[in-house]
Amino acid sequence: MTETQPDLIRLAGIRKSFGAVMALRGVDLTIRRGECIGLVGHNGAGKSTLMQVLAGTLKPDEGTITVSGHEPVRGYSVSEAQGWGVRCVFQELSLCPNLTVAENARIRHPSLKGPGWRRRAANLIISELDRIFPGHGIRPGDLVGDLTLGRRQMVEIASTFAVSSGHLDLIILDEPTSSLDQVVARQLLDHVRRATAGGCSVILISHILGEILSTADRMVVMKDGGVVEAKPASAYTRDSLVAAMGTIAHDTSHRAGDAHAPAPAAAGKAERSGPVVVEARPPRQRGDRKLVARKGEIIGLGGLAGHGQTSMLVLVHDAAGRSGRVATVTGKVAFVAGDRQTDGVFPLWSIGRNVTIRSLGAMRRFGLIDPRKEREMEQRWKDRMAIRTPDMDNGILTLSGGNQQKALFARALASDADIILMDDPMRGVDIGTKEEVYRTIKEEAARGRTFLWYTTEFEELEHCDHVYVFRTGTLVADLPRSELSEERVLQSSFEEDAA
Ligand SMILES: Nc1ncnc2c1ncn2[C@@H]1O[C@H](COP(=O)(O)OP(=O)(O)OP(=O)(O)O)[C@@H](O)[C@H]1O
Repeated sequence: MTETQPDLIRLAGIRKSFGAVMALRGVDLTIRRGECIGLVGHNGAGKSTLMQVLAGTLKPDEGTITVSGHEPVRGYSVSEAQGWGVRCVFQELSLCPNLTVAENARIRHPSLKGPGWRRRAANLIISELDRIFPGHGIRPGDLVGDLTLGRRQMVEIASTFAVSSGHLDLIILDEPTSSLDQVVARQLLDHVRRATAGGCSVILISHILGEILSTADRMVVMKDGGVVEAKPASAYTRDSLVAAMGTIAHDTSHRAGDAHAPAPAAAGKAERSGPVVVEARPPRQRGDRKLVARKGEIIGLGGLAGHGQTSMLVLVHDAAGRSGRVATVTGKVAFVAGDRQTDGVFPLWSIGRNVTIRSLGAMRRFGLIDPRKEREMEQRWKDRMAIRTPDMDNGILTLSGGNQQKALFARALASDADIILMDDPMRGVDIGTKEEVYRTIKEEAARGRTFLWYTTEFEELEHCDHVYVFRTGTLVADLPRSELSEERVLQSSFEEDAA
């Protein structure tokens, strides 16, 4: 950081409302050159909205944006922002699935035109991928729609960091590690440090507080549409950061049972007992190892991202209620998608209907859906999951990313499913709500529901009774909770047959 240079960007008095919701209520934020800002706050605090203003994709109702000490910029737009060297990777990926990796790079970098653009686009994206994610295994001719969510995110990130013309002064990363496994996430965070050392500024948004504290120079804490604290990262511990974020209002009046009571979880249970409800063997598995889940168990699916965990969940989903050669599943299943854009939300429907859709059968009266029951269910799950909206009749896309994810969770838990399949579903959910959801999962397991939970966060595996580690589409380790450690999972992820 050079003291004599003016601040890179200064936002002052930024306000933005969406109808009755005041998303930003007069935000001031200064971004210095070469610093990494960690931006944190609960779901719906206003982080993404503020970043959209900074990226020029959203026009504030009030406030000024000043770049490099010049006069406040009039009509700050996407092209203005890009001209000032501001780029961002948003939560919702923007790549075209029906185009290749190189073709997508070309769209992001319009200066790559004329003869030979395909080769130059391929070189640009692959060399950037090599720089940030060594060993990534992505080829320029790969169709983006065929890539795992994690790899798509890697392409998006590399494409944003790549410079084909102009200059790069600020990168905004809105939950960039959410679908990356630990190893790849580490590569990205290391790259962020290299970029800031080279003078580029970075704003990093993450709900994974450990990674943000270890990477950022300065933390900016948002709550209810305003910045409530901004201090050097070294001034915080994880706990003091959680305290600074404050609590979100949870209306407990509709809650079934006391979610704050210690969960009667099966954690620490050594012996596995109870009827088997899922038995499944990955198609490529050699030997006789198979995934077994019993009634009331929370089963973790670990390992590096994209190593067959989602396929296993799909296999179990498709085998529901049947017994077959590869899987036997006893009971009804519900799926909580991690890729909410393609598998999760019904974008044209209200928040309420997105929650109740799987339970409409139970709300039928004389062949019609009883609106009173539907309202009741919507309200109960709005409160239980702390879905932040003034009205469940609003469209699902009016919710912040984390709140959309909570709605998907509510849909599965509200249903009559005996077995809940979770495809890395906590991505983008804030720490307060995560704790709430973990408690709900444990309560529901104690009532006899079974959970199959794929997660890329090791900390989440610690909530499981038993963990299966996946590698190249097969089960390579089978760990009871008492034998679970991060080292063990990582070791198994890299070795052919570790347990
Ligand atoms: N297009 C929109 N229409 C209506 N309300 C919106 C819209 N976009 C955002 N909001 C509301 O603005 C508030 C701030 O949302 P924002 O997405 O900025 O939160 P966030 O801090 O990024 O949350 P998350 O951690 O869940 O991503 C929320 O109450 C959200 O519901």
